[in-house]
Amino acid sequence: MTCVMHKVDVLTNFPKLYMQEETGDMARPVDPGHFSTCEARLDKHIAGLCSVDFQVAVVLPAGGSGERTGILTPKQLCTFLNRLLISYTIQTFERVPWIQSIVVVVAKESLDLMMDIIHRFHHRNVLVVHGGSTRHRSIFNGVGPSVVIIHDAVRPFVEEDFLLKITMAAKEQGAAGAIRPLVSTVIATTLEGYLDHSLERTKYRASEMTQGFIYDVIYQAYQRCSESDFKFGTECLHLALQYCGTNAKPIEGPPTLWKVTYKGDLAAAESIVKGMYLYTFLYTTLSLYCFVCTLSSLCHCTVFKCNISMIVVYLDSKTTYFIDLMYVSTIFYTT
Ligand SMILES: Nc1ccn([C@@H]2O[C@H](COP(=O)(O)OP(=O)(O)OP(=O)(O)O)[C@@H](O)[C@H]2O)c(=O)n1
Ligand SMILES: O=C(CO)[C@H](O)[C@H](O)COP(=O)(O)O
Repeated sequence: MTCVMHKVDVLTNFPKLYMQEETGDMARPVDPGHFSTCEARLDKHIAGLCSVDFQVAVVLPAGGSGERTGILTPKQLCTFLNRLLISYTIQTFERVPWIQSIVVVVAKESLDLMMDIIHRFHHRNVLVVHGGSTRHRSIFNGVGPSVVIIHDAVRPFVEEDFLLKITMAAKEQGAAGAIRPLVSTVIATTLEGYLDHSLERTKYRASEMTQGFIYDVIYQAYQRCSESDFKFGTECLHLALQYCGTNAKPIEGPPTLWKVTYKGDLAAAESIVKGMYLYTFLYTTLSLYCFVCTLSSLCHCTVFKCNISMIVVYLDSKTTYFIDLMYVSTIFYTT
């Protein structure tokens, strides 16, 4: 059974609510795969499973309205290749075997849609919680007792080895977060709107997501912080420092951590998804082509034709096989 719950449930009943209906192996819609190779993923899975011997939950704040995109649909609910952005992000975390649960925080009006997405894309171990008026309030609604990973729902391309680094550092240090070099210099202006001063760029870093926390740290930080923090704050690591004295460990992350913020980012995310799909499609086509070649040389009677979407195999004058490559590569992705 999929659970929809409210904040009080999260904080009191969190562990026992981690149950969800096991879904069958029905064909999923197109899934573009992921960045890492299969071999690399196996190693990472094993490394992760060996080192993470504690409960880990990820909170995906997805309760925003995406004003900066200038479009009506919240960005996390935009669709690429028949799948919503939030579903790509959930899928990324679903594939990490040492993460026990995924808490998706959504606006009240999107609760039904989110439940529908979970059923439609057969997501597992997902809890849906309603969000708050600000990002901090949404995150607070989602945290529960375990090591808590926080990751914006609109950053779909994070990799497992990086999540592992953040998780281990959070467990050891109390808090950890992704950083990236600044791409532009940060300046401050005077009240009149003129340059006041600029920061020395090499001394500063952009704080990104993923971030990780020991539950007590993030929970206490939110318990103690002010209304103003909830309303205007943008940095969880800052709350951990100010209210719990926890010095977070910053960890440099890859550029793929970037956040979908503006309309152009939606187009960029879409082209990355399509690129990954194309890569797997070509890989599948080539593998099948080699397979059919080998088969045809072994069984002398087989003749075949091949184009970009289909391989045609004539076994004899009466029997013809058509292999739809699009369909086969979709199956490859989803298993
Ligand atoms: N009340 C809110 C506001 C934001 N978020 C989530 O926090 C993440 C990062 O925030 P941001 O990029 O600022 O998203 P929006 O608030 O939706 O965008 P905008 O600021 O342009 O309105 C997003 O996944 C967003 O859905 C949330 O869960 N609850
Ligand atoms: O990278 C982050 C640092 O915690 C957050 O994702 C970022 O602050 C989100 O903020 P905003 O809602 O202003 O885009």
